[in-house]
Amino acid sequence: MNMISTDRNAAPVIEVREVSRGFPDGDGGWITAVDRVTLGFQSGEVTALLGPNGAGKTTLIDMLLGLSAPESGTIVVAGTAPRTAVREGRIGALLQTGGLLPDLTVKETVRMIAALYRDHAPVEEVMETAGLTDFAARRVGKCSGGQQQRLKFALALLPRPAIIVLDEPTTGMDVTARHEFWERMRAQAETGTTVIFATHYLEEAEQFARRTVLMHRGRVIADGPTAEVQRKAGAANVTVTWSPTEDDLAALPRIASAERRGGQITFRTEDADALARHLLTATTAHSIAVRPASLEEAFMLLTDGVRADGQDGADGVAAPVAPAERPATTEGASR
Ligand SMILES: Nc1ncnc2c1ncn2[C@@H]1O[C@H](COP(=O)(O)OP(=O)(O)OP(=O)(O)O)[C@@H](O)[C@H]1O
Repeated sequence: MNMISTDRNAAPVIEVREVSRGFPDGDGGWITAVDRVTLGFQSGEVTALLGPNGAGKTTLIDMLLGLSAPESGTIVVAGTAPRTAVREGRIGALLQTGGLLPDLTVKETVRMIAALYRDHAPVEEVMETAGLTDFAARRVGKCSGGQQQRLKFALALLPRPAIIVLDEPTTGMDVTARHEFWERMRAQAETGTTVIFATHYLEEAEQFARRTVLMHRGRVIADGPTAEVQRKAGAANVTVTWSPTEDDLAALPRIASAERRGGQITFRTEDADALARHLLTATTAHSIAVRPASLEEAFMLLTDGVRADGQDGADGVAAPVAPAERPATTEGASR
């Protein structure tokens, strides 16, 4: 993937410092939706905000856009308050909710919103970039969910924002539309636009974002290069052709689980190198294949590392859980 490189030493284009925000739970209690989150986003960086339902992604995004204010902590966007940055067109958004007028055509909608900006990108250009040209004359109410998302994307591009924030942008799109959407977004990122997107789709983070911020119960539990978030979960799958005895298995280093299928056996391990070395030098195992854990597997391991009280005890970065502590199943990792 050919992404713009970012300078980690430059001042972040968005700075989130110790931000918290809660809501009444309707039962006399209080839900802390975002809990002391500190994050910086560099110019030109593409970041996935990944987390299950209720993790706090939308609440955080709403605050980045000045739609709601932190209860405590500060947010600076492009050197100014979020609301000012939005007003000045420095940050554009594609939100989960937000009304489009069903009786206007696609092109009328883009023209109407363009008229609200003193300076905006040419209407034809954003329609082309967002892929609206084929259905420009269609009424918004007759557009599919994916087409409406593309329209919202076009509207977000109008002020030529340096930062684009997308809250689950591919909801309602089929696989083809999703793929096409990300191709367009990737092209946009390659022009140097900072992109922050919330997603439940682990493969979207894996394929598109160089950086992944993993949220769970309002907190950031992992943050780093997407590949590193996977590595933090410390898991890889090692498959070999082998018929081990019980003694062979007992001698293996650092195995989390083993699954036999035909003449092959697949191990889940936190140290693929050590296991591979042992298998190839000290056993008769052969035809080895090592596959890193998918982000989904990493996600499950990392979110399981947070205790029920939300504390992970490691400065916001959950340590991988020891194999014996891992529950057999998890929920809420994906839809
Ligand atoms: N306006 C609100 N009033 C009351 N509770 C709210 C409100 N907005 C969010 N919450 C609660 O805050 C928590 C975080 O919600 P949020 O929508 O930010 O999570 P999310 O990660 O975006 O989830 P999803 O992926 O389902 O959109 C949830 O428990 C949610 O019920």
